[in-house]
Amino acid sequence: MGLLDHCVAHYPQPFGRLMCSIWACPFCPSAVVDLCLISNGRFKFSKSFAISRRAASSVAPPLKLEKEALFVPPGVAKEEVTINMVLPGSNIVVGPYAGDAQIKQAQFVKSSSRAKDCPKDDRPEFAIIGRSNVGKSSLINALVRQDMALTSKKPGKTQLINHFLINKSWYMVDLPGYGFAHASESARIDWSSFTKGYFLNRDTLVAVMLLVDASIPPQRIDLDCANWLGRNNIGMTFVFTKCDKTKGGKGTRPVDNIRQFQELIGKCYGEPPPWVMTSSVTGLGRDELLLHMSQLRNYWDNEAS
Ligand SMILES: Nc1nc2c(ncn2[C@@H]2O[C@H](COP(=O)(O)OP(=O)(O)OP(=O)(O)O)[C@@H](O)[C@H]2O)c(=O)[nH]1
Ligand SMILES: [Mg+2]
Repeated sequence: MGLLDHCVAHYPQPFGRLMCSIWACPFCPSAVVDLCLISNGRFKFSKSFAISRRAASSVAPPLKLEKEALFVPPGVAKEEVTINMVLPGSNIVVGPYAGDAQIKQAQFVKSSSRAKDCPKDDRPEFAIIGRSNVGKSSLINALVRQDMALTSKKPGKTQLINHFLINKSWYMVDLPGYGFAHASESARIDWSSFTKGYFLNRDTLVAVMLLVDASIPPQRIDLDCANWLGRNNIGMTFVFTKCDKTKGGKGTRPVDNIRQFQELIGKCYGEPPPWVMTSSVTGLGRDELLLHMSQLRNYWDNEAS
């Protein structure tokens, strides 16, 4: 099965968010339309029906996503995965650990300049990282639905490790961006020493959300960062940002950039890492990412207890 990207459409309704994705198999004459309703971060219902592949292709070109490319979470056997279990606009399968993903409360806790100054409680946390200006702070604001993290058009806005407490039970962590071309040599070295120290010593880190700008072709520095995290056994999810930016010349459409990035990264992993398409402007991928984070968090909680 392959997912025809951009067929993932979002229709906000008073009772939740209706999403439509279109799937097509290269060898089948028909494609499957999958409608699903997400309310308060939970699946309410999902309905599938078939249309002709021609009709589906007229909507969008195929993004090759084989079943082998899916991220299958703990508690799910690959053989039992069905289309309805895959979050739209992602390769993420929803498993039994997915729970209440709604954010009811969010507050800034503290900024730290060193890993050892970070909060010392046992709450699980997710680190949001990526190149300067990729949209880390904007994504956090979109997820919590308030302007909590400072954003800027100028790269290099976030300079410290910022902890945000969510529902009084877990943290989202906004980190300085890497690869800021105009940063001084010493600032760049500082980034690697203090954020690398954070990743290697943070026992409560559930996973890293590695943000990748989908509006530009793959960048070496993102691949290097992913490889470094992989080598250090730090679980990561690729969060493609700015998927609303569809303008641009050949090779700069988000779908092309995402496909190229996956081809480059795919060779490095035995099991495919999870990825999801997002936009902080349209809210694309918001509920999906929160649901995915809930299943990672609940599994982590389960393992830790
Ligand atoms: N079109 C579009 N623009 C975005 C999106 N996310 C962020 N931006 C814009 O990108 C710029 C940078 O966003 P930030 O959230 O400050 O980026 P950051 O990664 O936190 O940057 P640093 O803190 O400097 O590392 C801002 O002008 C945002 O408005 C998105 O999904 N779509
Ligand atoms: Mg920032």
